Amino acid sequence: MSTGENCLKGNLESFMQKVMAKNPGEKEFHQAVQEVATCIMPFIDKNPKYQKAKILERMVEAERAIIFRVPWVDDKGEVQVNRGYRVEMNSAIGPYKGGLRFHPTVSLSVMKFLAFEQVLKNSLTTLPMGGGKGGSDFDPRGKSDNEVMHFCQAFMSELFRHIGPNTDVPAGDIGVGGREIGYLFGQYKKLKNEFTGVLTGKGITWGGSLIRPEATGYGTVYFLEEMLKTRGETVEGKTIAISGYGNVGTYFIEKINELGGKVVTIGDEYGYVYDPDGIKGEKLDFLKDLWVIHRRPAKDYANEFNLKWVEGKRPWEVPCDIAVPTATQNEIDGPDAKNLIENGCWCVAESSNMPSTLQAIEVFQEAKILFAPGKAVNAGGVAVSGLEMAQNSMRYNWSREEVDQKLRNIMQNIHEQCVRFGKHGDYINYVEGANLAGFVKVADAMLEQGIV
Ligand SMILES: NC(=O)C1=CN([C@@H]2O[C@H](COP(=O)(O)OP(=O)(O)OC[C@H]3O[C@@H](n4cnc5c(N)ncnc54)[C@H](OP(=O)(O)O)[C@@H]3O)[C@@H](O)[C@H]2O)C=CC1
Ligand SMILES: O=C(O)CCC(=O)C(=O)O
Repeated sequence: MSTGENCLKGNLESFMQKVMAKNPGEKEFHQAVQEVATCIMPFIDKNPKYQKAKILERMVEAERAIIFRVPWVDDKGEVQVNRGYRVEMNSAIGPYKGGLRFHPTVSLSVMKFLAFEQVLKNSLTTLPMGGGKGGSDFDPRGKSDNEVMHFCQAFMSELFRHIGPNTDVPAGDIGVGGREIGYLFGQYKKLKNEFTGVLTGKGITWGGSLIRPEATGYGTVYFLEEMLKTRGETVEGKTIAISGYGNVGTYFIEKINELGGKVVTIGDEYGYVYDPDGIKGEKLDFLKDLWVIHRRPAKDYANEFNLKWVEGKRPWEVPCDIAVPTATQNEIDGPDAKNLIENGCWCVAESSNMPSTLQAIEVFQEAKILFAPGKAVNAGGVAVSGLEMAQNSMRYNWSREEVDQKLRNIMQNIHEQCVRFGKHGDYINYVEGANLAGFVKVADAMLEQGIV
């Protein structure tokens, strides 16, 4: 290692030590920052204007983080108390924008890592959106429709003070789909007495955009197509392993089927299903309802179609060409990554947020397989949210074809940015490409806006 490299390593270590000391115990947040800082610090070293203005130091500090009590009454008449969050991370290039997650694993650390990733992701879309994220430790599984509605109303009864169409525009994420956005929007409208585009992912008859439900899954496929093109390949005939089977997973499968690929697994936190013939036709129709409508476990899919259910394991042990995590953070660890490669996988496109541990990323990059991070691959969802905001401002709707074409263009453009910033000879380092391309736009806006 040269003196310069040693010095950079020292800078990164001391930067991370400060981040860890200021945000104790927030391991997901530390992980997200470390991945980004590793790519950005050599760039900052060559561009001292960012160092002088302490851009990275400011970017890892949320502009605002709101934590609130969410009391509500369940169907038995018992009082339940959950915790709500909204982390407004960065508004340099637009209003805070990012989803809401309802899941028992939600914590301040999870919210901060997601909000931090969102800043760079939203920048990559080229649309004017800052980054934020929110949610609650509320678990929608096993709750009645009535309970979900009461929870959403209680959650919005505090959140409404902090958001607005020009301030902060939440959307869905894990556990928050069209139904929850409806209840949240209804309560916001009642409290504020105004009909605005304060949330995205709305119903089509009340301000939603066509293709928003499909956008993350379809966008992932459009990005994947660009990755495969760099090796002269297409989706047709490829065997693909995925994990979650919610909003992102099901629309991903739909588009892959259209293009002649085959998805052979889905999974949840209890295990996975192996379906070697591919999830197609009536099986996909069944799957679409399984989690999104009924919040039922993946095992029910295996039982329904007499398929193999593998308890307590992840799908990354199945032979495949391509792996696409579509569930949650840290769902691929170092041994999973090695398994994938040993079984012939040569492309990993992250559709969930931060699904690979730092060790897994190292394994993929050392093996020089095609590997792209969530902030690039899954940006189609928030991109179409940005298009929903644009349509709301114009009080006008684009057709399905128009939105789909814009989504495809955005995903192709994100791929080009990754190549521009991440190409080293024949190898594209998509992690570096996405981080640098996302960073530069936000950093320049922060420089121009002064120390605020
Ligand atoms: N919706 C969107 O537009 C976007 C979503 N994403 C990311 O995509 C991923 C999936 O989101 P989405 O499809 O919207 O969410 P959904 O709630 O629709 O589906 C989530 C899926 O992941 C599974 N899951 C959740 N937690 C775990 C866990 N700990 N282990 C294994 N499986 C789990 C769920 O099953 P179960 O809970 O039964 O285990 C379910 O199948 C998330 O990482 C999200 O941040 C990224 C960009 C945009
Ligand atoms: O549509 C949005 O605003 C956010 C989607 C999201 O949560 C994400 O990109 O992770």
